[in-house]
Amino acid sequence: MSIDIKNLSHIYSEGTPFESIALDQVTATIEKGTFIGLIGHTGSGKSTLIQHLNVLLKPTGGTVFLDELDINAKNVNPKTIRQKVGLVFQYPEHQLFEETVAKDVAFGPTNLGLKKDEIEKRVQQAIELVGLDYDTVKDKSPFELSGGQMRRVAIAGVLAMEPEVLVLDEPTAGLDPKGRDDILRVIRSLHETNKITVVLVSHSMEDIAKFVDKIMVMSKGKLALYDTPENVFSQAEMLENIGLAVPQVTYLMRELKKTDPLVNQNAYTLEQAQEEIVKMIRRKQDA
Ligand SMILES: Nc1ncnc2c1ncn2[C@@H]1O[C@H](COP(=O)(O)OP(=O)(O)OP(=O)(O)O)[C@@H](O)[C@H]1O
Repeated sequence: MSIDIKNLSHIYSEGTPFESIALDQVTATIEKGTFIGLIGHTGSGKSTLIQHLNVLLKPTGGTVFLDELDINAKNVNPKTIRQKVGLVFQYPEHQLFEETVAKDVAFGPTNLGLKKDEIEKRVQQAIELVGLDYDTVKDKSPFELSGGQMRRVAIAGVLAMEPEVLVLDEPTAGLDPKGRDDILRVIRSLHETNKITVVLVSHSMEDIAKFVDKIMVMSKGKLALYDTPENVFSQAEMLENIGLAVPQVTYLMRELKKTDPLVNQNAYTLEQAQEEIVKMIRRKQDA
C-alpha cells in the first residue's frame, strides 16, 4: 500500500495564544513495500505526522492518500483506515493488560469480529512473526517476560490485525543496544517477508541506518530531507545545523577525508565505509 502525503499541515490550538505549527506543508510519497525511518529533533513533528497516517488527527491543511484514497474524505470511515495502517505507540507494552500473551494478541482481531479459528491462526502467526515461540509464551502473563519480549508481544497485537502499513513510534525507546538491534531486526525481517510498508520513528540515525531503505528528516514541522541513508548522511553539515547527531562512521569519514586523499566518502556504502575506516586505522598504526 503506497502513502501519498500532500501539503499536510497541522496547527495545534489554532487561533489561540497557544497556537503551534506542528506540520507545515509536508509532501512526500512512501512507495508500497518500503521501509522508512522518520528522524528529527524533539518537537519537529514526527508524532504528529504519524498520527495523521492513522486518522487520529484531522489536518489543518492538505491530506494523506492511501493507494489514491483520500483518508480524510467525508465518506471514509477512520476504522477501515486503522485496520490497514497499524500504529504501535511508544512503550506499547504499557498497554498490555490481559492475563496471557495469547489473549493480549487476540484483543485486536477479536474486536474486528473475526471467527475463533481465524483469531487463533492470526495470534499464533503474529507471535511467531515477532520471533517468539508460540507454545512457550502463549499461556504466560505478559508481565513475566523481559522488556524486549513484552514489546514484541505488543507489536504482535498490532500485526494480528494484518495491517498493510506498520507505523511505529520509537519502538526501541528504553531498550539496551542489543534489545534495540533485536527489535529492528524483527521489524526488518517482517518487512522483507511480508512486503509490508513500514514507517519507523527514531531519535537515532545510527540505530536505523542499516535497516531502512529511506530516511525522512523532519525539522520544525517541515520535511528537510528524504533520501537513502547514504545520501542523507552525506548532508552532514545540514544535519548538524538542524541538531541531529551524524553517525560516527560518517563523521570519521569526513574527518579522515580532510587528511587522507584516498577517502572519498560518497563512493562508499556504510558497510564499505566501515571497512575502509578499519583499514585506514591499521595503515596509520603500521606507519
Ligand atoms: N497535543 C498538543 N497540543 C499542543 N501542541 C502540541 C501537541 N502535541 C504536540 N504539540 C507541539 O507540536 C510540535 C510537534 O510535536 P510532535 O510531538 O509532533 O514532535 P516530535 O518530533 O514527535 O517530538 P518528540 O521527538 O519529542 O516526540 C511541538 O512544538 C509540540 O510542542
